[in-house]
Amino acid sequence: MTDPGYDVVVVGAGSAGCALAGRLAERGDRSVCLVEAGPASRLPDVTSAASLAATAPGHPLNWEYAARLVRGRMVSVPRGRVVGGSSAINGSYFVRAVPRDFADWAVPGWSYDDVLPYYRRSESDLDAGGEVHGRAGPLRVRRPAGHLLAPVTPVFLAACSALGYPAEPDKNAGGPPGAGPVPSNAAEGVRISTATAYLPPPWGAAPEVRTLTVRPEVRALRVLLAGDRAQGVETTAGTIRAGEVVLAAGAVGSPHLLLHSGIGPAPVLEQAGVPLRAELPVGQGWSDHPSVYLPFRWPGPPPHPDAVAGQAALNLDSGSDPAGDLEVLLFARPFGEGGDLHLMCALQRPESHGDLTITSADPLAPPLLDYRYLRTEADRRRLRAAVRIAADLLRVAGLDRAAPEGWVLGNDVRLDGWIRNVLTTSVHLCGSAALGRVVSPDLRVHGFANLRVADTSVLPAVPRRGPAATAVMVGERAADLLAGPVRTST
Ligand SMILES: Cc1cc2nc3c(=O)[nH]c(=O)nc-3n(C[C@H](O)[C@H](O)[C@H](O)COP(=O)(O)OP(=O)(O)OC[C@H]3O[C@@H](n4cnc5c(N)ncnc54)[C@H](O)[C@@H]3O)c2cc1C
Repeated sequence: MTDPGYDVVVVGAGSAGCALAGRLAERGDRSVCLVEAGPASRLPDVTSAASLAATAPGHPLNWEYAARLVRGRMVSVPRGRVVGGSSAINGSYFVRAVPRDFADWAVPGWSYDDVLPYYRRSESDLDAGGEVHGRAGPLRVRRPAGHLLAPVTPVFLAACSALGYPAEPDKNAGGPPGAGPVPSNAAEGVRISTATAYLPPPWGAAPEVRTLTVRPEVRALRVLLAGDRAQGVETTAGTIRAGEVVLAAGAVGSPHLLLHSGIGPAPVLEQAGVPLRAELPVGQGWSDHPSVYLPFRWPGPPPHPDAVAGQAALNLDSGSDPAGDLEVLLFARPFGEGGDLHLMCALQRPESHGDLTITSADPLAPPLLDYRYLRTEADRRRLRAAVRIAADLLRVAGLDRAAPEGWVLGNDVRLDGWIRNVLTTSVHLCGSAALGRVVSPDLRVHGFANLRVADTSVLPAVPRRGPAATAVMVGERAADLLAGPVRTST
């Protein structure tokens, strides 16, 4: 295919990339090419809000990265590899970062008040109104109710209340943490990915636009650079030239592309054999939520087949973070037929940081992810606290915990050992090409006039809540940063 050249090429049709490309293209004044390594898919694994099938290792719609969580514990980490990205395969938990996250990051132009209009612009909240919610955005947001409320959910929320945790009926209101239903980007059992919400047919359900070209199954290999300017991207389907390049390949894909373009730490690039273009801490110092699943038996009826799994959450302060540094998330559906239900216990504001590196100059070789989880006693202490609180909730609810046994739960050393053996990640990696460290507040990579990153890589740290809603906000905000603000009617 001859490359016609575009005003903007966006790499990665994920949570942020679809929002950015869709919003830019709807203005009609510039040509936009959206490049995605994965295919378009309407499999039930993608469209059914209840399905987490595409998160399984080996599923063709996810990238499977080998990752080390702690010394001796390797896991496979999924990420969406499909038009819609991780928003097309994830748990549909759609909760905003809290005001304190933005205050901690202290990036000019990225305060909670600055970004609130973009959260609002992204959504149509079908339950909640008022100043903080959007009513006319492309992503429909709902909380479990009626037949989509799993029978176990009120039991969980009653246990939270019995233990004295405050209710948090609207987790997107920016208030203090507590127990409440989880807003999700799912309506009547259908997962609303960002492809569905922001892209026109045949990719999604947004209005037709002429200025957008979507190229699925085209993988970017590196950014084409000349001095301090990006000229386009090299891909598996040839060179795509553009006046502006935006990487929205996610918090693994974008730093991977930057490293293969020669932008990163000098020792990493030298060791991989990639010529250095600019020394920046790409892939360094990111964070993610370490988590473990506490299994329990549910003797009651199963949820409706359309109900989302992640129905309700308790967000709470471990003792040093009033904005809530722990989360206990109810999974109201077993991972396999007839299996246990789970409480996911997660540390939402970890001190430990990870590294993403490359060891070869081959851009098709996967990066290495070293999470370095639970390096500090404060992190270990808080994750133990989350597990014990979850166990208490089960006790109060009269539900049988399947693991760990009491003699493990009651002893710090044994509980640390149990946690280490079952440790997993929430797959919320953020901060691998962070605002301040790698990109400026307008998302430009330091030293490059027309190369930007717009996805969860840029968040300075993983927010205290899951990042899916924040990824979409970044895409919305990036569109205004590239093209200037538009008047909205949310
Ligand atoms: C299994 C799973 C479950 C999750 N559940 C939740 C949840 O319920 N709630 C929540 O808040 N968060 C959840 N998350 C995290 C959240 O979904 C992600 O953090 C967020 O969607 C990331 O958005 P993004 O735009 O940064 O990247 P993505 O949405 O991952 O998009 C990146 C896109 O770039 C493409 N890409 C990558 N490299 C290239 C390349 N070289 N060339 C072309 N295309 C490329 C990818 O295929 C992908 O489509 C989950 C994540 C996963 C993987």
